[in-house]
Amino acid sequence: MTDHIRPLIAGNWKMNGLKASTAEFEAMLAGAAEVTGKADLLVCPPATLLAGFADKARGTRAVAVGAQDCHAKASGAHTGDLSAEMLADAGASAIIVGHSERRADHGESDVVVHQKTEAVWRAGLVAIVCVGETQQQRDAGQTLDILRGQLNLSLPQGSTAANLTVAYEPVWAIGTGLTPTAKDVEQIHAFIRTLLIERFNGEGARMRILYGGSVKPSNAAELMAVANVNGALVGGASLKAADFLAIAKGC
Ligand SMILES: O=C(CO)COP(=O)(O)O
Repeated sequence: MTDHIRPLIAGNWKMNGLKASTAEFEAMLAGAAEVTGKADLLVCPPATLLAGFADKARGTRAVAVGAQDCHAKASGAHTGDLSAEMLADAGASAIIVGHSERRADHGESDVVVHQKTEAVWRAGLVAIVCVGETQQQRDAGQTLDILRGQLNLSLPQGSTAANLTVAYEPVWAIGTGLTPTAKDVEQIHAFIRTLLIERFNGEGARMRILYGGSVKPSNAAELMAVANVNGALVGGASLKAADFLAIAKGC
């Protein structure tokens, strides 16, 4: 048996949100008290909004603020990039790394994800490392092999329940309205848990494994009830406070 793991509902706003969206974040802060008995909340807005959101959240402890990516280096001649240290300075407590959109749009390999995870730790933050198979890989029956490879290469030695969260996000379920069945999610999360325990022992038993991909208020309770699902990484439905909070209520 693994210990009870407190769920995390994390919102990934991706490339969405202007200053006007601060009102939505404020609504999340206002409604968070109703759900903090059930889950921790984290919102990862675009970097342009991060410091502003962190200022609003400061002192409330209701919703943590995170980032969606970072550079592996702490500083230097990397035009347009942001380091984990800068994101920490802006108020982030966690950084998503290895999202499939970054892997696809920016050619991020597992080796790069590994380096970025260590960068997140160097800045004292929690890394949320994303893994997941494409439709093509799924159809070819390669899902577990792909996940094993991604996890082996992306997760550094020294991963602990405190510094690392895994997010299983099947690429074909992202933004499509499609989700795996609860049975599939159970099987895959159990597989991930076994790998984490093999490699990180007790820490692996306590690490959060989030599910991501078309999580909505209507399917959250069923998905969150699955064994070894310790929360969600939510895209589209995290942009609206009402939906985001409703998902957390489903924990
Ligand atoms: O990619 C995701 C979160 O990181 C999931 O996105 P959707 O919830 O919009 O499918």
